[in-house]
Amino acid sequence: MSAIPSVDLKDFISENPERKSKFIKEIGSAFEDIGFVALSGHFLSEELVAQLYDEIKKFFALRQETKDAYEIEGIGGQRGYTSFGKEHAKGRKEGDLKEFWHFGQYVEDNPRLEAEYPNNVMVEELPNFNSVGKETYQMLEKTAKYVLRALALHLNLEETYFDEWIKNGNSILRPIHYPPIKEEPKNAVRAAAHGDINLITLLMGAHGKGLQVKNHNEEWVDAIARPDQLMINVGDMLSRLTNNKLKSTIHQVVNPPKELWGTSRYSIPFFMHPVSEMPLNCLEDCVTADNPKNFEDITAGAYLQERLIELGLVKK
Ligand SMILES: O=C(O)CCC(=O)C(=O)O
Ligand SMILES: [Fe+2]
Repeated sequence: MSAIPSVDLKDFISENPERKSKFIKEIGSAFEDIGFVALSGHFLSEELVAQLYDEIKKFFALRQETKDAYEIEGIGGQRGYTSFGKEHAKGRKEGDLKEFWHFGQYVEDNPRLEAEYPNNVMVEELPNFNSVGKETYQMLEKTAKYVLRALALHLNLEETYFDEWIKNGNSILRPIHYPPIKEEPKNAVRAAAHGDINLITLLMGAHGKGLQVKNHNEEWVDAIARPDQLMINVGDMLSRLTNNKLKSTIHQVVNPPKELWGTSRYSIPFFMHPVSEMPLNCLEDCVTADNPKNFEDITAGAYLQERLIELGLVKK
């Protein structure tokens, strides 16, 4: 049996109260325990996933000079291309063995947020790259909205508690390429152990093994989803908001065995962020005598800024 529980979003979306509460219970206990679930019944089609993988493989195969032209100074890698080795996990010197792309929010009806967020970067060499990225972004955002509704109910909040904070939120879709490994990496890994910054992360099936999750016994367990499932995990923002009731679990991407060094790995996480004004102050219900308040009050925007500095993406 897999260490990661499976849930079906169709249960939640069904108008059947038993199925709905079954889903809430299953995802709630998974997030209080291992912090990860494999989710089927979401809004992302296998065709769209295949198209996006196709586009990003073509993008990362472009000449380095071409890709470098899409690395924009001064925006902390929040849109467009980030080159190999630039990001490192919190507390590490060695850069991760990866390059990646960021698609950001497509703001609607909100000039203030349009001005706050950097523009998406258009790849000119690949005519379908941007539209496929946008569609995937929006399908994952829709999926995440329902997952957060279930979590709101699990936390005894209004079902739509998160809706106002995630509308036009600062989410990021991040296609990642882990290139073939050419020489013995000195201490560096594809993605060093870390917790995600955001509310929840939705990860579509990777092309290549390697993702591992740390369980309660400090053992690394493989996290592999079926092709029709998204792996979903709690990020640090949600764990802060819930005073650690929901667990942001440490995970990593290990280097492959030597016989597979010649192969690339690709993965595409979607990091669901709220708007920067959302307070991440611990919810009252989550602060108890047994679990006193663990975190200072902070907004999502201020917290994100702190974390981007720790990752080496933003200079102090
Ligand atoms: O590549 C993966 O499978 C996961 C990457 C990841 O954990 C991250 O980018 O935060
Ligand atoms: Fe992660």
